[in-house]
Amino acid sequence: MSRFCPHYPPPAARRPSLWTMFFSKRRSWLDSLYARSYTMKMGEVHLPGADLYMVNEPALVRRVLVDEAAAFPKHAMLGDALRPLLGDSIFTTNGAVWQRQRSLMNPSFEATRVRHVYSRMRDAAEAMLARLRAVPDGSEHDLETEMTHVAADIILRTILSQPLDGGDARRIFEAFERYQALAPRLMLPAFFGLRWLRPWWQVRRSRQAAEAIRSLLSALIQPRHAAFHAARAADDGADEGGDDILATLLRVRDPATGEGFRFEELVDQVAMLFLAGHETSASALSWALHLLAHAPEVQQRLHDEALRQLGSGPLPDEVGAVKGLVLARNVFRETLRLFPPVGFLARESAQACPMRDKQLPAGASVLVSPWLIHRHRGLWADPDVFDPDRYGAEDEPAPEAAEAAAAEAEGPALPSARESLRRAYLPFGLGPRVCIGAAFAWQEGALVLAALAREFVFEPVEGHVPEPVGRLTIRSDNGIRLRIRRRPAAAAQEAA
Ligand code: HEM
Repeated sequence: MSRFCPHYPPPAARRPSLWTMFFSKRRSWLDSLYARSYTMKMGEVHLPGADLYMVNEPALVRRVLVDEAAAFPKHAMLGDALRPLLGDSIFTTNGAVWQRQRSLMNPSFEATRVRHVYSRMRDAAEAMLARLRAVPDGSEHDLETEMTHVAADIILRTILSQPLDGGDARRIFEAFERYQALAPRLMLPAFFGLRWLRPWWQVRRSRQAAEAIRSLLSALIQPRHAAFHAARAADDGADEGGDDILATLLRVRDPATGEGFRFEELVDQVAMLFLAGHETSASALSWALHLLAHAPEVQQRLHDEALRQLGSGPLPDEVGAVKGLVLARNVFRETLRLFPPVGFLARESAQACPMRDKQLPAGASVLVSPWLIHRHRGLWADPDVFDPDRYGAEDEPAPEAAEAAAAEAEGPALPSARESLRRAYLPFGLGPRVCIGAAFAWQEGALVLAALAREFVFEPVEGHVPEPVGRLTIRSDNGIRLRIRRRPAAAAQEAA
């Protein structure tokens, strides 16, 4: 069992002043958390133009995200910050517009479709293995860049049937890196009702980065869109063909109006799927490798499982092999707990309403933070420890380690891991706005981690401690550098 506690910004003893939060903590919202953030049920911050409430208690979280979701729509600030990149995509819209988009997109993400795209994920995973086999054995390597590459490759192959070649990859990564770095600086003033404080040159740089990403994607979508409509106009029974996600988005029709997505809408949705689908997975996979590097015993067991399930040759053609990757899924699950890529979910109250002993005004910001809830001292046992075994095998009873630990400490009884998982685990959100790509991400996470552990060993680099920063997703400020070694069996096999 691993006892590794990964580093994260140590919470201040007391809440930082608003001045400190606003002017010196803008690099990352993680820096403005303080000790009580990890124990409170609900917190609040008030400014002349803004009221912010942070909700940690599971019953309140359910109320905001599930039971009264319509009364707590997505925060306007999200649309504001992401519109240059994502247009009016499903991630940021509300009400009837969102409902139409969600029902048009659901068919592309049904479980059968996700299994159907497995072979594309496998091809991208094979390409990743080939890149890493070329890295000198025992050398240091930036795995965050590699995980971003493989996640972007997977999503482009599944949406557009396009592998990510080096040139496009670099241009998209660079543009997104610029966008990502500016996002918290531009979001924070919007949150506090101070949009006018956003420096114009940063707003311009962010727009330029967004335009660069959108124009690369538009160039890939345009010929497919034209071919699809030409085939329909000719009415010759020919289909545009293809079985990727773009093909399903081109075909889908609103049952009420018979209308599909317009070209601009398609670009919005594809940009959103590209970003929501690769940035989150890249973050999770990178942190998973960091955690595994510090838990060699878990890494060894993952290697054994991967060999058993995937064999020692090329990655299997059939998705069935991924189902047996129980430990790989638990490692991914535990990584998503410790480093949830989407660290907070932002909503606003549509009307005034009571919550606990507070009266929320209409338009108040209501934040639910998977980061805080997953590390909450009252909701999880050993919240900062990386322990993928806490969940047990999926078909076994859950281990009761959490209760035992609590009894030993003679503190208040903490819930079992299974109970915490049910009440206080939301890396993919909850309710009607729950992540549409969750099944996709589980399949991808288990496959990529198992493929890596089968063939390589990852070890920490002395003196390098990844520094988590909260931007659009939770990333490392200084990359995730690891020493990478070939497993002797893998090296021998290649030599033969
Ligand atoms: C580890 C990987 C992922 C994580 C942790 C993650 C997390 C999330 C979270 C927390 C939300 C809800 C945000 C909110 O309620 O404010 C969300 C929404 C969404 N995600 Fe993911 N996601 C992941 C992968 C993906 C993938 C692979 C795709 C697509 C291929 C995707 C597409 C979406 C979309 C379209 C939404 C918006 C759904 C809606 O509002 O109706 N995500 N994701």
